[in-house]
Amino acid sequence: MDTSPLDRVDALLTSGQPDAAVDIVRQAAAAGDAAAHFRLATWHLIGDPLPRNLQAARRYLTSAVAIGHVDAALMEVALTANGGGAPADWPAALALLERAAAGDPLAADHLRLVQAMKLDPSGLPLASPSAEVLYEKPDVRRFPSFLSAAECRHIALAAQDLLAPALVADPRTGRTIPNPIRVADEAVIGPTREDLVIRAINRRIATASGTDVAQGEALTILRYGKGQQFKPHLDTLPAVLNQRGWTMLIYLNDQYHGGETLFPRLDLKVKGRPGDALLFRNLTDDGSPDPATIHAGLPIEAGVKWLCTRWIRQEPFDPWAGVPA
Ligand SMILES: O=C(O)CCC(=O)C(=O)O
Ligand SMILES: [Fe+2]
Repeated sequence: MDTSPLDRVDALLTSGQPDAAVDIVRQAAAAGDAAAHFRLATWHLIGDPLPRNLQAARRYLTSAVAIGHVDAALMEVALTANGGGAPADWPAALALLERAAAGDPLAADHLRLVQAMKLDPSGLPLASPSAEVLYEKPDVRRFPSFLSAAECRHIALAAQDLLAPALVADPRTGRTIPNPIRVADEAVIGPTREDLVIRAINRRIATASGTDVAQGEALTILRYGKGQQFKPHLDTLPAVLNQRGWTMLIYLNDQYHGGETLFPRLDLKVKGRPGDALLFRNLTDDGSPDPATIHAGLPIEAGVKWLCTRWIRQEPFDPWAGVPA
């Protein structure tokens, strides 16, 4: 059987021999193996078994792309747009996507979706999305048709291979257990997967909420099956310096019964149409968590509900340094 030297790498890593694994991949990279260049890039992004080094990761992505690695091309586009390892550069990212689209149908799909958006040359929306006020204080606004049907589909597809049951650390044992409040599958679109479509949508969310895109946590997709729900909660976090000031929810489909977003203290129940977004302020004027914003995603009675959430902090933060405490 034809085996590549890279096949041994995972075995070496799991058996605690990272140096040997790195040697093999470095040799393969020197011999011009695109997958080896991509592997070195991802190791420098993850910070294991090589140190976190975004600049080095970018160099390996560029060389992997030059020798024809398709996934490296999309990751290079993402980091070029969101500023991983170099200042964010939308025009450069778009040019890279155009080049990738010539040989990769997935990149061509991304390009078509971005071209259908009304953006200025720096990738910002030309117009601020329009909203209707659902509640004055706390501020709750609905943005009808915030996303197109194709954009909703794109987000669901981007989440597909990442969806897994929402988990939480058990405060008593420290062990990971199913999240007792958020009973759903979830997927987090981190900076390496923030393709240009999702980047542009994250910037649209920033424009709509009057925030900087760097204040937003990674876009999180939630998929609720029958009986699943997000029990009543506040989106603020206990004892953090950089609090979640705003939440943007975007409804991605309507193939379900039940599942409305309920704000019991406001007597407000929202059943979003696909593409509608809901923005609400989590803090009172003095900056403390607003108990009136307690809300729930009600249990699904039939079908499957898809939604995405962006929790927006008060201040920008570095996504590579982890979610701020
Ligand atoms: O599913 C919903 O309607 C609510 C989601 C939610 O509360 C959240 O993502 O923070
Ligand atoms: Fe919430």
